[in-house]
Amino acid sequence: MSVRDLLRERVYELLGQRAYQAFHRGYLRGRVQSHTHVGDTARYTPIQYLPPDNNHTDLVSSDINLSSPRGTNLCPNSFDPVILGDDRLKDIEASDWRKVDGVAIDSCAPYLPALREFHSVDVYSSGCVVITGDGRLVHHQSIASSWLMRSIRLSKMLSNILYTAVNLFLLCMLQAWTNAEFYSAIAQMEPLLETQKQIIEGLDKYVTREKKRIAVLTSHLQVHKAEYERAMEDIPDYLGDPVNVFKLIKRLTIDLAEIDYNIIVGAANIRNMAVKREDLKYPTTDDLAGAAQALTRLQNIYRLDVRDLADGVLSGFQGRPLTAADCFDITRTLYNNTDYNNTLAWSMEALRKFKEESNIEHTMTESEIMEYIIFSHFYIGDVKSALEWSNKLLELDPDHPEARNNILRFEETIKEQEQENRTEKKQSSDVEMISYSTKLKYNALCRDEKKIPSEITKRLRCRYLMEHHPFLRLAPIKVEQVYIQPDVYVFHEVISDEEIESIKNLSLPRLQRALVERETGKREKAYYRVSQSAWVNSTESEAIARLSWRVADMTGLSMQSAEPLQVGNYGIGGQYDPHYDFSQDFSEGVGNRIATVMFYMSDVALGGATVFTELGLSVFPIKHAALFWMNLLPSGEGDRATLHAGCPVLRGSKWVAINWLHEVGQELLKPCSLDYQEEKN
Ligand SMILES: O=C(O)CCC(=O)C(=O)O
Ligand SMILES: [Fe+2]
Repeated sequence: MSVRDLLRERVYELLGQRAYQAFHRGYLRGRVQSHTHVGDTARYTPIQYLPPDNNHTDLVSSDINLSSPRGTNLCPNSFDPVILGDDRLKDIEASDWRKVDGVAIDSCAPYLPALREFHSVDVYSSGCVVITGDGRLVHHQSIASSWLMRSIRLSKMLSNILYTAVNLFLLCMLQAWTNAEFYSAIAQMEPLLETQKQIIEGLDKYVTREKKRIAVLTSHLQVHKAEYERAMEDIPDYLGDPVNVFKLIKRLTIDLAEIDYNIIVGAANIRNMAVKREDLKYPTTDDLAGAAQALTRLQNIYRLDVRDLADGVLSGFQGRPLTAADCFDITRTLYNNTDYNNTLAWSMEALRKFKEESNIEHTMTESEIMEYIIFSHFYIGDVKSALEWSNKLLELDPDHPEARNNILRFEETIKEQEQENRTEKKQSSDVEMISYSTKLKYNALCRDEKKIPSEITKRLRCRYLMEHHPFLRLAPIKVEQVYIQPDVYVFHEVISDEEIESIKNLSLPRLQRALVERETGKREKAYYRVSQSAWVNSTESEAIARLSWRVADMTGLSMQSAEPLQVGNYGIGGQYDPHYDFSQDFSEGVGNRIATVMFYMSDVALGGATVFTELGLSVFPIKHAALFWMNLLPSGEGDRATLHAGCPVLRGSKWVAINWLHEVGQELLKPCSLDYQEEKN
C-alpha cells in the first residue's frame, strides 16, 4: 500500500466520510507520521510524505498531543493531516480566517467532547484548521476564543461548586463528628477501614485521571519551551516564517484553550473526589490528639523508648516503623496539647528520621521540625537548649524569618533568669486526679512488676463453687482466689463465645466514649478514662439474662438492684486510671455499688491488666473469665483498698462486660458463701 493510500485510509477512519470527501476534493494533504507513546501522550515524528507541489507541508505540527481531556484517546493513531493547499490558504488569507459556520473537521480532537457540550454548533472535530460543512477551510480561533470565554465562566462556576462541595463535605463531617469518636475503642475503628478502601478506590481513579491530564499539560509545556527556545535563537528569522507565526498563534489560542480546559478538568476531578466522601466515617483532630496521647501514655507506663516506638518495636514485638512525617504529626499534635516533654522526644525522632529519609520528598522541612524542638525546650523551661537549637536553625537556614528574633528573646530570658536566679518550669496542663505514688504503683502493676506479699499468696485457694444453686452441683464454677481481704476472685469459664458475640453485637452500635462523674454531678469525658461503653439490659437478650442469673449464682448476691450490664471496649492506649467503683457520696434508692463483677470478653495481646494499686495485684484479662470483688465494707462504707484501674492496652483489643450490684436486696445474703471482708480500724 502506498503511503498516500495509507493516508487516505487513515483519514477515512479517523475523520469519517466528510473528511474523506474533502481529502478527495484535494482539501486535505498530509503525511503519515511514525509515533511513539509516552504514557498517554503520543509524540509524533514525521516520516517522509511530502507532496512535491506543496510548499506548506510544515504547517502540520510535529508534536501534537492527541489525548482527549476526558482521558479517551480519540486519535490513537499517527495521523496529523490538516495541511492547507495553496489555494485554500489564499481563501483563508482573504476572508474567512476567523469564521466558523458549519461543521468542523480536522485531524484530531483533544477537546472535542467539550466543544460538543458547550457549543451548539455540530463540531465534528477541532484542531488548528477546520473545514466547514460547505468545504471552506477556516482557522477555528473563533471556536477556541468563544470556548475560552466559556471556560473562564465555567471555571468560576466550577470553583463555586467546588467551594460548596467542600463546605458540604465539612458539614457532613461535622455532623459525623458530633457523635463519633474512634480512637477510644478498637471496635469503632473498623468502619475507618471501609473509609480507607473508598479513599483508595477514589484516589486511584483520581490519580489516573490526573496523570493523563498532567501528561497533556506536560506535553504542551514541552512544545511551548522547545518553540520558544527555537524562536530565541533568531527572533526575526523565526517570526519571518509564516508557518512559525501561524504555529505561535495556534499555541496561544487553541493550545492555550486546551491547557485551560485541562486545568478546569482538574478542578472537576477534585470536586468528584470530595463528593464521594459524604457517606463515610472520618476521625477528627480530637481522634488524632487522642491517638498521639495514647502513644505517649504507653511510652510512659510501659517504659517504652520513644526511639523503639518510632521504629515500631512494642515490648519485643516488631511492628511497622513510623516515618519522619508520622513522627512530625505526633509532634504537632502533642505540641497543640501543650505536652512539651513528649513533643520534644517526638520532634527529635522526627528529625532523626527526616535525615534518614533523605531520598523522600517531605512536606515538612528540617527547619520546621527544629522549630518544634526549640519551642518545646523553651516551654519546658530549658531556655539554654532552646537558644542552642535556635543557633543551629540559623546555621541551617540563615534567612529563617524568626530565628534571629528568637535568639534575642531567649538570650534576654536567660539573662533575666540568671538575675532572678530561678528557672521557670512550665508544667503540662493536665491535672493529675491521683497521687504521684498511686501513679507509680499503677504504672509498675501495669508492667506486672509488683508481687503480692507471700503471706497472702500462701493462703490463696482455688476451688469449685457448687453451693449457690443446685445447677452448680452439676456444673461447678472454677473459682480462683487472687487476694484476701479484700477478697478478689476470678471465676473461670463463665461466659461462652456465643454469649460474648451476642453481647458484643448488641452493644456495638451503642458504644460511646465512657464518661466520668465530676464533682458537679455532670458526666463528662476525661483523659483518665479512655474507652467506649454501652449499656445493655437483661430484657434485651437471652444471653444477658443468662449472664445475670449466673452472676447471682457465682456471687451468692441478689441482682434485684443491679445496674444493667456495661460493655466496654478499649482502643490502643485505652485505660481507666485508678478509681473506686463505689460512690463517695451518700447513695439513695438502691444504695451504693456493693460489688463488681467484670467479665473479660477478650484476651489482650499486651497490656490491659486490671490492677489494684493498694493491694499490689495485677489481673491480666483471660477471655471467658470474670473478676469479682466487694466494694463496700460491712458498715456500708466504701473500701478504699479496692482502688483499681484498667491499664492501657498495648496491643490488641480489650472487651469487658461489667455488672455493678447494689446494696438493696443483699440484706439477708452473704456473698459467695464467704464472709464480707473484715472491717478495718
Ligand atoms: O477495664 C478494667 O480492667 C477496669 C474497668 C473498671 O474498673 C471500670 O470500668 O470501673
Ligand atoms: Fe472500676
